[in-house]
Amino acid sequence: MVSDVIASADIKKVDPVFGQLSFNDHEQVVFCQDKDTGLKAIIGIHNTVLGPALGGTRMWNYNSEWEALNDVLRLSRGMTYKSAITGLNLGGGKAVIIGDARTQKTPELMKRFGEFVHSLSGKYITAEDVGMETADMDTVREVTPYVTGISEEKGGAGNPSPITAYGVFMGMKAAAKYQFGDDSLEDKKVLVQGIGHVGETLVDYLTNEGARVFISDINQERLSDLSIKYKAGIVEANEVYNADVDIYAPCALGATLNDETIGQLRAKVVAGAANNQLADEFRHGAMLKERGIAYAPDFLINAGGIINVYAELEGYGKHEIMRKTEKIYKTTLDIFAHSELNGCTTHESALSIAQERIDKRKMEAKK
Ligand SMILES: NC(=O)c1ccc[n+]([C@@H]2O[C@H](COP(=O)([O-])OP(=O)(O)OC[C@H]3O[C@@H](n4cnc5c(N)ncnc54)[C@H](O)[C@@H]3O)[C@@H](O)[C@H]2O)c1
Repeated sequence: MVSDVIASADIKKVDPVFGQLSFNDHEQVVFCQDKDTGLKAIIGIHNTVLGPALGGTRMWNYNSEWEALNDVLRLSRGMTYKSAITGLNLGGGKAVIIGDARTQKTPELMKRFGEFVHSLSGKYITAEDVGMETADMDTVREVTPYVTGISEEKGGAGNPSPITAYGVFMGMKAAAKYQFGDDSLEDKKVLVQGIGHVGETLVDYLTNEGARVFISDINQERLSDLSIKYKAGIVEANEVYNADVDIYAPCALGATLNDETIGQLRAKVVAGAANNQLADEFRHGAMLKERGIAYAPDFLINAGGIINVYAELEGYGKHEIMRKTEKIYKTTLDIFAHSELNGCTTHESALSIAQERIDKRKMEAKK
């Protein structure tokens, strides 16, 4: 769960306030506490050059405050690049609430959190992440307008996962086009690791396309149900990385591409929804490139969810959401071309194009 912009062991070596802010150029970090509700939250605002910092709130039982801080810094930075590469006028932010979402989350706590969000006057806009439901965002909406991911009944865009899956499907097709010369996934062997909200819809797209789908999950009941529903093969957890497949789609946890796994991979394409798939974004990106594996950057192809919530701010509908998400196909192809031209990894290409967009906007603002 927690890694990698600063390894958690190293984060303590950096000074606690401005050291943390400057490590990855964060603009602001807000610590929020309310004794009555038990709220302990950190809001990380990484960059607001392109627009307000939008990113979800994660509630997690962190082992330590350092771990929570590391997570919020890493995630908020990721949001800056995700929105920038997707062409959205949004900055990057994220929030974490320290605690167990199953036992410690109450409407009072969520409202108090919403009040802290409100105090930032729109500089940070929240949404759902791990440990949060649409209903929690509806509760936050009672005290602040600076929230997205609210229910359709309350005027929101609803569940983002199917849109995220569509974007991943588009990114995967583009990666297949680059690697195999054809974007059809018919008869391609695709392994989806994690068949949750995003993973299942992805399996559905793949099945309709005629791919040979394999699935893996720690939830055995779901695994067996979906295997029957989609006629998908099951791959045991310890066989995921050396499975004989063409495409590996990580849709569960981060950091599955690491020193141990990359050498085992037989897949020639990696394209999935999970955030922060590369345990070390530079070293492991390079390892994939050296092995000739086409990697579709996670923060680019899983942007469907943010496109969906952005619709709530901009007031556009489903048709435009799908159109914007479909563009992930072309952007992914552009990233492969850029990476080849510049001799860098696809992850570095996506980062540098996102950074260029931010720098350009900053220059324009100064004129
Ligand atoms: N939901 C979105 O719109 C969205 C947007 C962007 C990124 N993501 C990322 O995509 C991933 C999936 O999101 P989701 O909403 O489908 O989550 P989810 O919780 O609905 O599904 C995750 C699935 O992974 C399984 N899983 C957990 N640990 C596993 C392991 N070690 N091996 C195999 N399977 C395991 C779980 O049992 C579950 O079925 C997450 O990393 C999330 O951060 C999601």
